[in-house]
Amino acid sequence: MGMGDVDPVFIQAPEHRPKPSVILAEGIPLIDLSPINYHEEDTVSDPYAIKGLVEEIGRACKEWGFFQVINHGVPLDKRQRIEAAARNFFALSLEEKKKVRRDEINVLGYFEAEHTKNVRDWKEIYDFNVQEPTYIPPSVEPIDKDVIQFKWDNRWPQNPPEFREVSQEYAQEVEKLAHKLMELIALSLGMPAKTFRGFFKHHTSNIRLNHYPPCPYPHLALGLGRHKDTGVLTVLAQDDVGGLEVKRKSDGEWIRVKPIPNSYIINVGDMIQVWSNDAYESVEHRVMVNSEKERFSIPFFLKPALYTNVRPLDELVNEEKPPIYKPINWGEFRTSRLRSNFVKSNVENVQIYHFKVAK
Ligand SMILES: O=C(O)CCC(=O)C(=O)O
Ligand SMILES: [Fe+2]
Repeated sequence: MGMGDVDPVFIQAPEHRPKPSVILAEGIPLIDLSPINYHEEDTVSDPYAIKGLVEEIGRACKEWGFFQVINHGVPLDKRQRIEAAARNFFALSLEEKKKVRRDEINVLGYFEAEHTKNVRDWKEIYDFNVQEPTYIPPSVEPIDKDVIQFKWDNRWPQNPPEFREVSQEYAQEVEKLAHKLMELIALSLGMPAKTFRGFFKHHTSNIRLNHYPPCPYPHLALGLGRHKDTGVLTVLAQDDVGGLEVKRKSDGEWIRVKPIPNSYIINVGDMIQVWSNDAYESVEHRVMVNSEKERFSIPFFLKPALYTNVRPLDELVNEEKPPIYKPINWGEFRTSRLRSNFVKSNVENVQIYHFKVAK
């Protein structure tokens, strides 16, 4: 196949192709986290400022499911180091990268053939888990024997040599930010700040390095097809190229997320939707590619322990608002989603609405 020839595996159905005109207008909310990232010498932060912040977060989660944060407390040099390592790793030969390629048993490492909703994405990725070793088993009960028992061992590449260290150092910092955000989210739902903390003792959070090379037919393919994040919360670093689009809840339009230097894009995942009994919804998003510039992004996906049964929180349900979802075992949910990521298949992968309580 010659350069520029259209490979049908990447082609989106017409209704899912990117539109030539991009709506930049009113973007996702921009939130300043200074009130919680006060300096060490201040003994208490201003409770009034926190109250305003909590309200802002609640509104953003409800209206958009997405927001950007600045003054977030993640040191810029740590971010720059992992960004450089990602760039150097993806610049290696395919042969070299395939030495750490994921397979159907160990799902971590490099992968260049990811499908989203059965269409191939124009990207290559590298995944690692933040907690090592990752706590297994997924359930205290014996689970479905057909379910493949995945291994969760990080596959660190030899090159670039600093890759492992910078990745792990960065992970520590974004993880802290993710927990601070979960406290603000808990407060915004009217619950104690530490409400969610217990679900993450043996967490299965991971970081993904995304590389979207230039694409000769950006009007037909997507870097990443429309999807919702399955985990709890995503903390995403994007570079200055742009391409992420969020489906606006008010009218279903795709809205481009403007790159802001040293900011993070935060979005609610499926598990917050379940815990909050649909108060906060996990929103669809996708990535456009372009024919000139490559793009890099680094999401951190906060995920609970595999044995967690996620169900609407007691504080958020009552007689008028009964639980919308049956309990979802995170280990089983995750496992069945992972399996579907490998292959083009004709069945839809598991979604949280499959767990809805019949009306
Ligand atoms: O590259 C991006 O901006 C978004 C990536 C994303 O949505 C994902 O990896 O789930
Ligand atoms: Fe995503």
